Amino acid sequence: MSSPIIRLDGVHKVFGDGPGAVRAVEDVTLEIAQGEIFGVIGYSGAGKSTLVRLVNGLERATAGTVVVDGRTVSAMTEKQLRPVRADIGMIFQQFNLFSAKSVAENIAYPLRVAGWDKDRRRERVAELLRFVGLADKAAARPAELSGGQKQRVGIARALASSPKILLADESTSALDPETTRDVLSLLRRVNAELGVTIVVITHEMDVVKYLCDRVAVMEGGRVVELGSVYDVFSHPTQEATRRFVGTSLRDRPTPDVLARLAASHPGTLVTVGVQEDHGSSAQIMRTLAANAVDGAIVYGGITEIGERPFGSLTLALTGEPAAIEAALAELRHFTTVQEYPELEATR
Ligand SMILES: Nc1ncnc2c1ncn2[C@@H]1O[C@H](COP(=O)(O)OP(=O)(O)OP(=O)(O)O)[C@@H](O)[C@H]1O
Repeated sequence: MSSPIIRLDGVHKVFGDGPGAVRAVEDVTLEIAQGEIFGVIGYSGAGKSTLVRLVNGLERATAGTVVVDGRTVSAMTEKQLRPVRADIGMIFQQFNLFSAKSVAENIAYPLRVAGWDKDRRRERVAELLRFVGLADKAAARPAELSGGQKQRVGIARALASSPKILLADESTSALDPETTRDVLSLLRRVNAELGVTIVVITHEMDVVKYLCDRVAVMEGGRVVELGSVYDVFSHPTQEATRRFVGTSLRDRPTPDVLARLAASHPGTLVTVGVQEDHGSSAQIMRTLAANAVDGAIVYGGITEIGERPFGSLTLALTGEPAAIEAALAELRHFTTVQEYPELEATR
């Protein structure tokens, strides 16, 4: 990993005190590399927003240190924080645009505050409008724009003073799936073409899957899982992570679907993991054939995470019981196998 641009060390944030105190962030230690797209995922109240607000100094850590680009923000005064904040752009779920100002004026606003003269502002705004694909909307008011266009304006405004870091707090949660894709691909360009480090807060695993290099899963203020997106998808160690992964992949049958499959297919139902290095679908099928077991694919899905295949296949296995046992034992050597004894009991 290249040198970290954000480093949190033993960070706690407690709101209030006494019995009513809320431990919003508890003992978080993590590093985010320069140029990385880092996801923070968790359910509502997990502490994601607070964690990110600690990075730009909008919240002060109760304990621990927060270092951004070599500067210890957790120990800074408001005045000292100002230049640090200029290096950090932020976008929001509700866009937070000025409704009475034009698109161009919205984007120019931070530059005006920073004291840029009119000509430089105009030039920079034109450049940003081109970058986000809204060159023809400079004079429009936010109310005349779609949700996706509003978020593009939000991104242009956040990038106005060329920050090194962009914090995106549920930036696509108010958008439909197609518009979400557009905004996420714009964020990818912001990262790839401008080299901006991006921290994405979300409750949607699809956003993490599409956009992020690494992800932290938060629960009850703690980071309960941290790793590359592929590793977290393929080997979730926490129940919360498994639920997030399940909502994104939708490759595993629900109990209802399983019951229907069991009623309409002969054989033993199993769900077998498909991954790049172990458990390719070809390897799974070869193993079944070598044991004289027939495997009909009855459910499943394989997707790409970071350009690597991942998912599962649910198979209805038919053959001699001993042969099925042997095939499953062999499959277990290289991939995950989920059996459904509860279904067998009802047959
Ligand atoms: N200013 C505050 N004062 C008191 N409690 C707060 C404050 N800000 C956040 N909290 C509490 O801290 C906890 C974490 O909140 P936070 O907003 O960081 O979670 P989140 O994961 O971002 O959730 P959401 O997705 O709903 O925004 C919650 O219990 C919340 O009520």
